[in-house]
Amino acid sequence: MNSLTSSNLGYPRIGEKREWKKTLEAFWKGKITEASFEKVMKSYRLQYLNNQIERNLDYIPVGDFSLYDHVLDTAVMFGLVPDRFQYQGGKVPLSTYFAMARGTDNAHACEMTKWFDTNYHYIVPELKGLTPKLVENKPLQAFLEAKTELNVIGKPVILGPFTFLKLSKGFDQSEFADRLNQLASVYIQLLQELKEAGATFVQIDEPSLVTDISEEEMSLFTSVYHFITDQVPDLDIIVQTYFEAVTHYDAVVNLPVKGIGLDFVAGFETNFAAITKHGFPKDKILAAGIIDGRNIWKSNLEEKLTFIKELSTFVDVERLLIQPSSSLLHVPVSLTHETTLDRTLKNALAFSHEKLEEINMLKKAITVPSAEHLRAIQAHTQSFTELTNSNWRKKVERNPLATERAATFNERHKLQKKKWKLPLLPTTTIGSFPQTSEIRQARARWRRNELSNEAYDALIKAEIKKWIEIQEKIGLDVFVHGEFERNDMVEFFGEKLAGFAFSKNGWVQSYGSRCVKPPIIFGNVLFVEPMTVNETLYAQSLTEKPVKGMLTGPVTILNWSFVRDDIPKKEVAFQIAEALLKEVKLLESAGITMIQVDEPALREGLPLKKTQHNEYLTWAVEAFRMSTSQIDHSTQIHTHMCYCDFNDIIDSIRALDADVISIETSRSHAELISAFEHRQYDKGIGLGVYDIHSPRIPKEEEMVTIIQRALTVLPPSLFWVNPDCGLKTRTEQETVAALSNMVQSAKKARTMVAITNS
Ligand SMILES: Nc1nc2c(c(=O)[nH]1)N[C@@H](CNc1ccc(C(=O)N[C@@H](CCC(=O)N[C@@H](CCC(=O)N[C@@H](CCC(=O)O)C(=O)O)C(=O)O)C(=O)O)cc1)CN2
Ligand code: MET
Ligand SMILES: [Zn+2]
Repeated sequence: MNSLTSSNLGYPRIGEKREWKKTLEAFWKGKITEASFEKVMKSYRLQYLNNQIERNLDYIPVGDFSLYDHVLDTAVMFGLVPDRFQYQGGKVPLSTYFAMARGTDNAHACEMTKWFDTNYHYIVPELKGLTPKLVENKPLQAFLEAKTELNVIGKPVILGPFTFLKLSKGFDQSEFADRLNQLASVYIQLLQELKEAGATFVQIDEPSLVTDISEEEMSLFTSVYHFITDQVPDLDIIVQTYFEAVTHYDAVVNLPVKGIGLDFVAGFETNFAAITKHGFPKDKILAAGIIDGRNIWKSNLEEKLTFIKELSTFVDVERLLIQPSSSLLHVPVSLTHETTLDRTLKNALAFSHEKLEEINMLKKAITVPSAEHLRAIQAHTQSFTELTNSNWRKKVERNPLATERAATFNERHKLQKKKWKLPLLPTTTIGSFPQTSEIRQARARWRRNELSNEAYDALIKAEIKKWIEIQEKIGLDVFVHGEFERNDMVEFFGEKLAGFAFSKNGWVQSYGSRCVKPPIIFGNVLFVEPMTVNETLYAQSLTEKPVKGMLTGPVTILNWSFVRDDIPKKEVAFQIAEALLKEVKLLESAGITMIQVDEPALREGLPLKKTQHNEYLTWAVEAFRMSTSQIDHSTQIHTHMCYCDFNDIIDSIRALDADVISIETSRSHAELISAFEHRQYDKGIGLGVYDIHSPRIPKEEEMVTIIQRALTVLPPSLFWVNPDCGLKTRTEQETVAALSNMVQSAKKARTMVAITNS
């Protein structure tokens, strides 16, 4: 066999040491000028290309780099800027670009939501009243830059028109076809310009093809691609899918384009069954995603080699591209800086660079099947199986746990009402208060043993005390301790539990400049020691107001970790749930009887295909209930979710049987209200009344309006007033100002409710 081609779909933006993040934040703070910002960002872009060139890839993506988010990039290059940003036409200024992402005093930010089933968030394009026009050809600029500076013919990566429109809002579904055609014309211009500049091969991402799209939508898709390719012949387009198997295999592989990209990791079974059954068109390229772009385990390259050989019975190797299953945006950059991981574990890991090296190894083993290359493949596989065979993964027995509370919600509600005597529309926050750079730096010093346990604890306590006082002053009804001791709501719990490991530098972009370092679940999860009791009790000792205990739920810990893949996810979730129940009981017996168990990632883990929803939701709800059922009737369980598309999972939210749920709504308020219009929610509920992702201070009247609108569909007796999410990313000044306004708005709303009720 010969001439197998290797490719990549997208490279992480944040940089090996999060330099991209740091540069962005420095620019926002006004510490560097726009010119030097652009210059530094360009140097990163080129460095990232070089990192891929070094790893011998045949097709290197260009245009995947972004200054914030690639969906926002797409909207902006088409001039799709909502009116409130007062865009004047032409190339969208950088200030407007960031205003859309982050909001300004005068204009609220665009909505942000989850990118498919990942923890990456994109900016939702708002198309109301707007027509697309190519105001800046970003992929072309990226292509020319790579060509001029590095002499590389890159593979431009473009978010496709269908997926772009699917992810957008601000239009009626009846306009979908017309809007798609409008967009197609702009894509044609974009592609033509690329072709004229010498691009030969273009990747158009259409991940929406793996969601449950109808036959009708699929034929619309096909006709749009006919339209585009008729206008831009001689340009080799790959329609790229990822995150699952395509829904209409036959139609997809017969699209009038040069190649089709399929995910043979997440969508392995279905995609492979389809290719086996229907074959693959003889004249097309198959871009096969065979290295997992979503998890951090090494690949079993012996199996991958066998798989490539199997694929080659359907597609000539000359027309086969091997690549990661998705963009590498979702995994950390490189293992180079991991100097403290256990050797067996480290040997079982592959981050982006190592994944690209795996692709290179496979390519060599296929094109030059020498003994040396095959030995390398064998050694690679062996170092991986050392972990899978290790004692860490011995089976443990779980205890059977109750999944039902002994009293109904109504019974509990009465008891809890009596216990706390909260005012109508009680005010609270979601858990975290500002994580200042001072705290983060102290934590970093403490970790390097430059700061003693005592000094670090004292600092955390001082911060808790300060914020208890602030909460008193603002007049909130239910307090939190502020989560200052936590680096991240998932990593923190991982560090306290058994079965987790931590990279030093395994960062992944979550939104904008914000990154997470997902812990690695390599073995069985077990409770080791109390995790939150000390800080919570300390906070409670300082106030008469109730302090909510604050835990991260089992499904969220699972979904925001890199999870072991030798047992079903459900088993891991149940192990975490059992450990969390121990913590819940410890808090309860210590007298903390309002306990929030956050599940912001419950919705994110929802499978992309409806047929798999039920199975997931059943075990996800069960895991949450395992950790929150074996408790007293009067213990009040809160939960919290953000960026929720609630319509499709509202029954499961109800089934969690939490006494109070707080959810994000402020960037998508109207949609959420309408969700509740049709489906009564009959447990405690707090709808976020302001957007915490934006530095903008919400006005009292705005929040009063939001509360009033919410009260048209939800009963005042069950309604809570809170921000959208935790406040760790905000400054003290922003937080105090916003919460003060929020408390005032709740007071005003209370009097209005009293008037209407009298
Ligand atoms: N896992 C997870 N996913 C989530 C969320 C979340 O909270 N966690 N929230 C939603 C939104 N996503 C978010 C993701 C990240 C952050 C966030 O604040 N990230 C921080 C990093 C948090 C962290 O782990 N910090 C560590 C390490 C911080 C660090 O870099 N320390 C420096 C010094 C820091 C400084 O000078 O400021 C050092 O070690 O040198 C710590 O506090 O210990 C950031 O990017 O800035 C917020 C929201 C959805 N998904
Ligand atoms: C992403 S949900 C965050 C919940 C957490 N309790 C916090 O306030 O930060
Ligand atoms: Zn949240």
